[in-house]
Amino acid sequence: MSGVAGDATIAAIASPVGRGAVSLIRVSGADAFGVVDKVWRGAQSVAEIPARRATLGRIVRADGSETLIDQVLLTRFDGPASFTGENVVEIAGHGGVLVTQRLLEALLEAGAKAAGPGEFSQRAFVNGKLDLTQAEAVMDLIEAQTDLALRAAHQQLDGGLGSRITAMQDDLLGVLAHVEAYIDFPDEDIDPDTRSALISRIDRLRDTTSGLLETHERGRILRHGLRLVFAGAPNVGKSSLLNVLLGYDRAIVSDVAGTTRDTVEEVVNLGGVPVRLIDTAGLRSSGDEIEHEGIQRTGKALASADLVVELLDGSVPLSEQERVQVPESVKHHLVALNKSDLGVADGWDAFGEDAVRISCTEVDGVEPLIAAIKREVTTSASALDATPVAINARHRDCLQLVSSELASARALIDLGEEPEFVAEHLRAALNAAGEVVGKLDAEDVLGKIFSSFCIGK
Ligand SMILES: Nc1nc2c(c(=O)[nH]1)N(C=O)[C@@H](CNc1ccc(C(=O)N[C@@H](CCC(=O)O)C(=O)O)cc1)CN2
Ligand SMILES: Nc1nc2c(ncn2[C@@H]2O[C@H](COP(=O)(O)OP(=O)(O)OP(=O)(O)O)[C@@H](O)[C@H]2O)c(=O)[nH]1
Ligand SMILES: [Mg+2]
Repeated sequence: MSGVAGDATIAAIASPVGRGAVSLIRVSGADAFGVVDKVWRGAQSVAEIPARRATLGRIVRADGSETLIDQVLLTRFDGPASFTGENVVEIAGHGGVLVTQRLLEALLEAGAKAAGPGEFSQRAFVNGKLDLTQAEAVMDLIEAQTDLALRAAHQQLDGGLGSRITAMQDDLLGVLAHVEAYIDFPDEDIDPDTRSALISRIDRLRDTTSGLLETHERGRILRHGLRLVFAGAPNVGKSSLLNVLLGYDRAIVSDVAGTTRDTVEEVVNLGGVPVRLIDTAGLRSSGDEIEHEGIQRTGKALASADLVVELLDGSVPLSEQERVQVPESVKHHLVALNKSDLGVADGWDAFGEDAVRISCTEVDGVEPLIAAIKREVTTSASALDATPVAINARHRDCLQLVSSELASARALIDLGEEPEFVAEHLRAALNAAGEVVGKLDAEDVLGKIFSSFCIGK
């Protein structure tokens, strides 16, 4: 995929195949109108139709046979005023799997090239219609599983992150220009006033950077879900609890201890926060090879958990139960005592209000447990209103580099080092900030990002 403006005209099915009443095919490229004209039969040619007006006509094969494929609505967008910035034609067909496939084939026969994954968005990016954070937001939007995640994606698509980075680049450029001015006059040292002014400008930039970095945790949770792990001894009811929270029988439940082997994951929406519920194999020492592997996986799930719900069987005395070793990295830990329908055995009073009593079979006490989970969850993912930004892992990597380069630049100014050395770090910081929005020439980086998109995007 080269993705350079003015390249071949590309075509792809933009709607899910076979599931809609209407399917959408997009064609983009300098010769999009000419290519589509070969298969379009209407009162006017594509170039004569008023731009952006859906027009009824027919699509036929391009092999000269005039074989009818579908009656369609066609819309023309004149570059640069289009999604990709190129000439674009959209064809809305009847939505069947075969019809849609034949429409695309006719366009390929007419000279279009099948678009690769993300190629439309990549062209929009190359033509300056979207910066990289906005292109990524398109994907976040498609994959969003809750309204809160959707809102974060829309904010990023609206340039919420891009505009902050651009402002940061402007500031950085100002500081760099200032420092570079000294390079041209080697006899002049940076005077103390200028030095302290530069330092405070750099410090402000570092504050902005760390403010953005702090939004990564929220971004990770909104994109991938907060990781909630159910852990406990075999048979305490972890899989039962998963099923109760999901509202359907996702995991196998049985009175055989050691039923769950592999971890089972499903995402639910808790107060707008996507929560990935992870059911695990019950913890005990086991000679069974497969169960042992399952328990290893439980360990891994615990290590990457945001919240652990430790499940215990409240109908069995506390002294007879193994507690879960919750790793220190886990920020939130709740205890739930299951099987309350069987009564409460000795020793559990010690937990008092710290443990929620539930019954999975009677579906009792589940609401208070959900409320307790929600309280933990919102502290992890809230504050989207205060800073409407939620950066992803790629942004975080770039910004960490910005941060460390700024720290180096500041340290060198403090030491009274030559401006050349200071400028070098500022330039590195500027490049790293540029990478966030896609001001980079490394084609491979772009290819990697856009190829994770779906075809037709
Ligand atoms: N039919 C259709 N629906 C769609 C899309 C599409 O490509 N086609 N989109 C694809 O993701 C999204 C909408 N995104 C779009 C963004 C910009 C332009 C566009 O034509 N921009 C021009 C003109 C702007 C204007 O009229 O205000 C431009 O930016 O110059 C079109 C779609 C969602 N719905
Ligand atoms: N009486 C009673 N039985 C329950 C309750 N919750 C689960 N059980 C029963 O306890 C047994 C074990 O339940 P599971 O959900 O499979 O337990 P688990 O913790 O997933 O067990 P492993 O996968 O083996 O680690 C099943 O027979 C369930 O029906 C409850 O609230 N009350
Ligand atoms: Mg289980």
